[in-house]
Amino acid sequence: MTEIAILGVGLIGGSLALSLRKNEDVHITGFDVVEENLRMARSLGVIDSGTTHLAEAVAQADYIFLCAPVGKLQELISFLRYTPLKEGAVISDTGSTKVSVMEHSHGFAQRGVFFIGGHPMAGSHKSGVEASHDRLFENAYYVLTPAKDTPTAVTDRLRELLAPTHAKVVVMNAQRHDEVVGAISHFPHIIASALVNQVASYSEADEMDWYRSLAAGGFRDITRIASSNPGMWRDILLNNRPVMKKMAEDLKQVMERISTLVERADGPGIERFFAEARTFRNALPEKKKGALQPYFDLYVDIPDEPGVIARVTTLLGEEKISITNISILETREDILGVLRISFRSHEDIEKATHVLKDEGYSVYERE
Ligand SMILES: NC(=O)C1=CN([C@@H]2O[C@H](COP(=O)(O)OP(=O)(O)OC[C@H]3O[C@@H](n4cnc5c(N)ncnc54)[C@H](O)[C@@H]3O)[C@@H](O)[C@H]2O)C=CC1
Ligand SMILES: O=C(O)C(=O)Cc1ccc(O)cc1
Repeated sequence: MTEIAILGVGLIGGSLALSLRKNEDVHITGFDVVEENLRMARSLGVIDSGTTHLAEAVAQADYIFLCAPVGKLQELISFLRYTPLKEGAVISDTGSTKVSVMEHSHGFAQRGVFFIGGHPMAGSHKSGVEASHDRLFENAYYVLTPAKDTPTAVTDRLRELLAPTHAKVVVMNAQRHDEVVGAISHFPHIIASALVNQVASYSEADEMDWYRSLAAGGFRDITRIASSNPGMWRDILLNNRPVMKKMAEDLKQVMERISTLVERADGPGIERFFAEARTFRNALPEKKKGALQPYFDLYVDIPDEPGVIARVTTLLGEEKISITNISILETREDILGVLRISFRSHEDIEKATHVLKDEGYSVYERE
């Protein structure tokens, strides 16, 4: 039996647990600072057992995955440094930045414990275990940054364990990871939010609020990631400061260049600017289909009354709204539970929300 501890059972910890369960003979213990998250994870079948005692969660573990927010990883690593662990245990993390994690990864090898940084390069703007998915990492890159004293054979062992994620596991240096991922993932979040904030300030000053009404495809496409979790992105930026600072300075120069081209009405220069971008963008490798399609889930509080589930499904059926999946999450004391209903499209979610709210149900999309 392979014992796995997942520290931080949210979107990524939950999705990793669901993938790793596909290995033969694994037992997964979840640790989280929020007990409710562990209850939810158990009710969704994500973990086998859950505890809010960290030392207990890791004592027997062969693999320990740190899946907490980036800002909490150093604290967790420090705790593990002085906690009894199984000899031969492998510690890995899923944080979006790697240099600051690897700076704290020393001091394990002398105890026969190995540290390998990790970053599965797939996610969602949603968070929490409810949004976790066993195929989240399919076809995505999964970067490993082994500590200097971690033998290759141990990295290979972790690679094997990760096989059911169907991710493309690659080994990289932490500094290189932060530079590249800073450019293609972290900095774009700054750009998206900066643009939204700029438009929001124009919109506030506009009585008719045409900005909101006319917000079309282009604005929506480039700003999708501005809906991500602000706390998570704060942590990521704080842990990749040199790269973010350099990119912000470099972008200032690009903006200067564009501003000058526009001021001079330099048509060929402007066209060249767009053409250069198009050439690079069009040559990006095709994104392979994984499980990254958006989730169309709706949560409905269901009161403790007989026949309530049938009433909900009948209401939706009468409106010809198709359901692709339905499950009951029993998590709260004051109600029988929460119904999670999956649909094919966001349009169906909107229709269903309307119908169910009209009938007095408490309905929400968990962001
Ligand atoms: N969301 C995404 O798209 C991706 C996130 N990541 C990284 O994975 C990590 C987890 O992110 P998500 O799962 O999205 O976040 P999440 O918010 O869905 O889950 C984080 C979980 O960690 C728990 N937690 C908070 N403090 C903790 C602590 N001190 N010890 C143990 N658990 C603690 C929270 O209660 C929560 O259940 C982060 O480091 C993030 O940078 C990596 C790839 C993609
Ligand atoms: O939705 C998106 O495009 C993302 O940005 C997902 C994501 C978020 C954080 C990561 O560390 C890796 C991937």
